[in-house]
Amino acid sequence: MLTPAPSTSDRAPQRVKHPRVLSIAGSDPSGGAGIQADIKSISAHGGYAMAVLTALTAQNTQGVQGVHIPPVAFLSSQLDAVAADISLDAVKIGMLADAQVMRAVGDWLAVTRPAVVVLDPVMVATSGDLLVAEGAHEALLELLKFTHLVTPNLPELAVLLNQAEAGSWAEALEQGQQLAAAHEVLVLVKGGHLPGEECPDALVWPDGTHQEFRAPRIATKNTHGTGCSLSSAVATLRAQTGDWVESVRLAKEWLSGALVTADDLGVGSGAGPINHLHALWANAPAAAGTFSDELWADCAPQRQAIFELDFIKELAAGTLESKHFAYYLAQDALYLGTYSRVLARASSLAPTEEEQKFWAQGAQNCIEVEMSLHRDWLSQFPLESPMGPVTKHYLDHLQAVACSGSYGEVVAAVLPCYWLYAEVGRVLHSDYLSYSGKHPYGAWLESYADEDFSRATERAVAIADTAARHGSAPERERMRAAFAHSAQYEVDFFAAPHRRVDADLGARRD
Ligand SMILES: Nc1ncnc2c1ncn2[C@@H]1O[C@H](COP(=O)(O)OP(=O)(O)O)[C@@H](O)[C@H]1O
Ligand SMILES: Cc1ncc(COP(=O)(O)OP(=O)(O)O)c(N)n1
Repeated sequence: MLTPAPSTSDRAPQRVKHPRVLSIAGSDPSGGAGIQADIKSISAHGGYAMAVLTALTAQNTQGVQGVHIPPVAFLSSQLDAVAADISLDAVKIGMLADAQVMRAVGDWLAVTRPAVVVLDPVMVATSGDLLVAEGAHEALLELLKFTHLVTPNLPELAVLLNQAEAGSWAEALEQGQQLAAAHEVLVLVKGGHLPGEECPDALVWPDGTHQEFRAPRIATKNTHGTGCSLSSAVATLRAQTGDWVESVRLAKEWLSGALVTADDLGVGSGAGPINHLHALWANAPAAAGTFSDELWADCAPQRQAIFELDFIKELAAGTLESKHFAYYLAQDALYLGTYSRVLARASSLAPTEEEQKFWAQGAQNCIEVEMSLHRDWLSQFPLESPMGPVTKHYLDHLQAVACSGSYGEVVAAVLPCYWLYAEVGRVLHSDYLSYSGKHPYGAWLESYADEDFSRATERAVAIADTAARHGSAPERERMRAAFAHSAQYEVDFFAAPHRRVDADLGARRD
């Protein structure tokens, strides 16, 4: 016996830090969609993930080769076992392969009545393979009685309404309104299947009102499992925030990050998975054995040498003479003008639109920093300083790689400027925070804690790893050499103010 429909208005928000989220879905052994994607997505959002399997697929990034549906009685046993022991903060429902499975899940929902139920009415995989028995959508519609949010893509929305697929965003919204009104359910209309530079989504309420969420379309073929991952993320976030709008906003933002970094994974030759754990990995030390790990280990002597330089020690202590600081600033401004052009070269060689944009943005930032160096800093420390030998050698090296090197080599050559500068910034900024009194270079040291720059550095490191993975062994060796030269020039660059200024004053030899 089915109980009455849940209200689609938000219940009293239940905020749970680590919600216990159950996914009822099919298995994708390649890990990109289904239960596997749900577990990653729930975990990425801080939820405790549980999984009841409705079906096993034989599937990879190229398509679905087979579907096996275990006995439905055993599905009910799995559901009962979980519910008998564990309080469920949210349930996400994915692939339900046929009407019998749908009815078993409906019977369980009728008794269990979880506080949050998100139904992704999975019907077809990205590859075009059918994941549900023909005609079973009537039974799927029955489940809307127990659903708080349903998240169809455009083909699924059309099937649920028995209409032709929407060809525009306006038609999609109109269909979302019909479904929401007919079943008194909140609908997330997803625009991923429409053409265009944007991927809009919208929450549509049964009264016809809606809230849109806009995001740029990310140029990647690796979109396998976006629907599964988004619905699990929303279920988890709803249990945490108590608010559907905020949950979709956060989930979509997270999904964009997972799509932007999807190409880094290099999984399969078809439509690969998104990068569910991108935020976690960005903050974790690079996984053992990556190319960037090796680069970082290789430049340990340079990192040590930088922190032993008078320039760095005096800058940290606030005792650096202004003539040395002025020389450094002047050389930095000269350096950035050309470094920006080398980043533009990386942009022109980039294999994906996202990387192309990343380097182009880096090139633009350099010009802006160069201008602000002149405007805000060099005006306070006037010094006539032509390009010094270290600056020239460093730039000659970068330009040579930019002229004749591969994309991977250019990325490796520009990387130390990001990475070592970010490391110096991290250490100097944390020293500065424990400095008592007024630091003469306080404003400069404060600028070191720029989160955008540290995010850009993480991205540059990840791009270098991807380029290394795709490159041949000889190319990786050339990348290593380009990186090593630049790392040494970074040391020389910080050493140059004392060597050059004092040499010019006759106090030391260069
Ligand atoms: N290339 C893309 N760039 C950005 N967002 C995307 C992209 N492709 C899909 N999305 C988003 O992924 C989610 C799932 O979308 P959609 O492809 O419509 O559904 P499904 O994965 O169920 O087929 C939506 O939030 C959609 O906007
Ligand atoms: C086992 C399994 N479940 C669901 C899907 C479809 O995944 P979804 O995220 O809806 O779709 P795409 O983003 O891959 O279109 C699947 N393939 N396997």
